[in-house]
Amino acid sequence: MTTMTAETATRTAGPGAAVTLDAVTRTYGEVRALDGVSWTFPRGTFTAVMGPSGSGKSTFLHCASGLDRPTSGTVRIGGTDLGQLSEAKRTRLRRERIGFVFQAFNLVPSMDVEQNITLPLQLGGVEPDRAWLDEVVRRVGLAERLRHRPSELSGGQQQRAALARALVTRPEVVFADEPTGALDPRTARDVLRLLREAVDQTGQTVVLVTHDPVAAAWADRVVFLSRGRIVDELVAPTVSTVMGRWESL
Ligand SMILES: Nc1ncnc2c1ncn2[C@@H]1O[C@H](COP(=O)(O)OP(=O)(O)OP(=O)(O)O)[C@@H](O)[C@H]1O
Repeated sequence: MTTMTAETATRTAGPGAAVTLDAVTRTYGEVRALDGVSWTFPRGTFTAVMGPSGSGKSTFLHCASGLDRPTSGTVRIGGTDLGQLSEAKRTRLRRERIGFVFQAFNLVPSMDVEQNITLPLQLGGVEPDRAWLDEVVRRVGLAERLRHRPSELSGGQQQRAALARALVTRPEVVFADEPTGALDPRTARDVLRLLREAVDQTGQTVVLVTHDPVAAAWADRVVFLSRGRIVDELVAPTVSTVMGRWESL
């Protein structure tokens, strides 16, 4: 029998905050890439982050996910203040509690699909839960491809493998930075559907950075960044409402 620690109890609690930013600023020299951003991503929600080029989207995602440290302000994953963690503990938290999907799939060329998908578990010294691995592989439609190398897959298949790798640890939060940017519309839709399922079927939290109103319309809400600040929010977006808001930015 496993004992539920206070931390796992918090992590599996129903409503609440998955990610909280409080007055987060990130400067690069004179440039304020993020300028005092406060935002809460509730658990089990899908949020798209949009904004013009240079508005701070990637900086936002990197600070919110612990890949980068803000110049000032606080970021919490669940109840954990990332600023209080050593580099090693932050790395471990990212590995265990966060999934990442990027436009460049970042698969390891010398490993086959299964090895790539289970890499975060290997790095953490955790045995794969075979039933969950099978479920993730089934969802992304790669059951027939587990022994293939990334170079033997199409772009869409590679992105689905990257998504499976992001989901295999059952992360609380999946951060995705333009994951469909290099995909054709149909394959992009498959990837977005999988992200949507991670929210609807598994209660995970998804934060998606995108330029694409079609991708944003899969989210529960869209937040708009401009010059490092959140300037607008759209709940229950559709392609046309996203485009309308985008044009008025
Ligand atoms: N490592 C860095 N060094 C210096 N300036 C940076 C760095 N990273 C980002 N910036 C600056 O911070 C601002 C926000 O950049 P960021 O990449 O977050 O924007 P973005 O909205 O993701 O842009 P894009 O849509 O073009 O990818 C920009 O002015 C950028 O030049």
